[in-house]
Amino acid sequence: DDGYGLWLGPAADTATGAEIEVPRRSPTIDRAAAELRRSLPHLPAAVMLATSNASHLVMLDLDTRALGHEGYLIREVKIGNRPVILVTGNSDVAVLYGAFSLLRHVRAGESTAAINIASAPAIPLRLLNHWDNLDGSVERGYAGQSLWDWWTLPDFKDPRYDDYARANASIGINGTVLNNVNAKAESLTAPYLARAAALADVFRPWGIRVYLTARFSAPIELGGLKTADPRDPAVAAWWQAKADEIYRLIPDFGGFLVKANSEGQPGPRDYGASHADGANMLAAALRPHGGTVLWRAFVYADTDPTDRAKQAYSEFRPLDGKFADNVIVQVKNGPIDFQPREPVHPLFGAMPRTRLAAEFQITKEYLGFATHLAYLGPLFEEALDTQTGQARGQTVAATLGAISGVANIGRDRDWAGSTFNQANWYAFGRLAWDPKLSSQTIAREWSRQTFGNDAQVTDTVTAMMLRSREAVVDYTGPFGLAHLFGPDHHYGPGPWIADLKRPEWNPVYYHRADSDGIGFDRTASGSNAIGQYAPTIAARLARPETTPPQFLLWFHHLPWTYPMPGGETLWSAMVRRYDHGVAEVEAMRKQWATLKSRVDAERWAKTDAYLGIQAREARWWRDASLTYWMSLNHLPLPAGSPPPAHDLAWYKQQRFPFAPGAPH
Ligand SMILES: CO[C@H]1[C@H](O)[C@@H](O)[C@H](O)O[C@@H]1C(=O)O
Repeated sequence: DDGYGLWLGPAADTATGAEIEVPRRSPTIDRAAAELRRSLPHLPAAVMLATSNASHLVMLDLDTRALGHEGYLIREVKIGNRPVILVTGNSDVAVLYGAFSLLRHVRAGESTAAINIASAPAIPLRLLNHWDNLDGSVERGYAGQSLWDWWTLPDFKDPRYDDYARANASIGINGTVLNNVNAKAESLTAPYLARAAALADVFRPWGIRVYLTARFSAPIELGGLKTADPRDPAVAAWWQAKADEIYRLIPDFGGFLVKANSEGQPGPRDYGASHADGANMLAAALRPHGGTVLWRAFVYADTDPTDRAKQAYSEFRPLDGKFADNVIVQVKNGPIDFQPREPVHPLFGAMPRTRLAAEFQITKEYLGFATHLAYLGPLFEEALDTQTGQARGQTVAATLGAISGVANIGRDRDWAGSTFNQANWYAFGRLAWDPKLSSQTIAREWSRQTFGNDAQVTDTVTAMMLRSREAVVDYTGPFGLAHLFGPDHHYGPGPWIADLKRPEWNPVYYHRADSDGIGFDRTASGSNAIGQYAPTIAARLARPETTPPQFLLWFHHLPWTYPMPGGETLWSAMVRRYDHGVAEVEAMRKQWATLKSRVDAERWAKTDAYLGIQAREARWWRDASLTYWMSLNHLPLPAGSPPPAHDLAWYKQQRFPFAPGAPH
């Protein structure tokens, strides 16, 4: 095999300017070359893009085994007498990833002299999950309508699909689930499969595979069967035929993502079968074609009425070892639901005989939608770096066979609802490729590529980004408080809400505050959720003094007067954090103001306006929360803390700004 390759000459050097082709080309290598030509019109030197088996490379005697299928190598070599920047890897998509890496390197102003970069992804499947509905709406999406125009597909392939794939390939995303986990069976009918196939054709040269969600009851809804029981041979046969049909249209189809027996979705438990029975039946249908089932562990059923945080573990941990090897159990990063901060899910590291995926939200359902600036790099990094305690030195990242990010992408001109939200898409991809990267490095890298290399801009933008997520934690719920959001919208505060049907829909379920104290006792004297963590971790969480302060009230119910390290009471420390959250947003506004002449007017103005909204709403969060806590504890605000602008009754009347009749 001669491999694939292409030689690009530096534009400045006419003698070498011509492109020399190695014997075979591929659509992927052509795209890699086009990216370099487009973004680096003045190539720093001659560049050769070639797979490692190209005959031109044989004499270089490179050892590329450690690169695997997708890893790349960028190195200055001599070919003949000529210095060449070689971008290579063991597949054409690896070369594409290498080309994007070279681009990042050059665009950041780094030298290519003696360049030598080797990199391979740590996690094999790096996926976006779109919660896009077939009617064009996006569940928890804040960037406009779905990017997929089901109306004009498959005839019209909007150029944005190609740009979407370019953006994803540039950060190493290699799969995308097109539709919502709250699935409609219709997405598996022939007209939708043809549309999915059209998207797959666009994405394929970029190394991106298409996945679909599968509604578990589809054999009934589409196939006219009486049951969807996974143990029924007719059901299995229906899925096998469906899989065969899909693979005829999409030969590299990635597989199914399934939300089963969760929030009203059908599943195997409807028939007394287990999650493993359901997942394995689908896996058998995909196996002959090489597909994968991603089976979500986001369940909060009746398995453990004492604590929602325990339910997924209670249900899935006993199934370890029972899943087929082409099943991946997809676990949200924390045990509840994408809060601004959660401890990691206890399933990580606890299912050693099962392949696991971590699911993060890139869209900011609980962090201010598109408006609030919250850079999620630190949130992703914190979870990925957490020690599971299950094996020596094992981090969450080390347990993963896949990683999924719930996309924040829509048809808005800026793709993600704001410029800074793009950084979350970017950071997700970069960390999925290399979980050891720091969120700070990624923030700087993103800033330089987004706003250019002006050092003042880079420093200021990075500083803003790095304080932003913690600010949201502080004004929505410090010290491990969680889920205090108005339950219908998840945008503004509603910690007082107590009248919804299911207990765990009510914010009061999560904070458990009364006149004496606040927090959820998850120790042995309470729900004992800490018992789901490895013994060394559980031992630390058993006592408030050894619990990391950011998780204090997640695991403990404490008196308002509980003495915090440093001597102040819990109450006064809480108020200080709320005030700090508000102050941090004001600080971001001031920082952004200094960049007015250094950032283009359009992006500057939108960000400035959004920071203004965020500042107002951070105060709303703080004041609404504090008036409510004070209605329970009857404590005064510590000296120096500004009094809330309104009384509790006023905050209770506020509606989400866009709700009908909202007094905004
Ligand atoms: C897709 O449904 C979502 C739901 O909108 C969301 O509020 C909750 O966070 O999680 C669900 C899930 O992850 O399945």
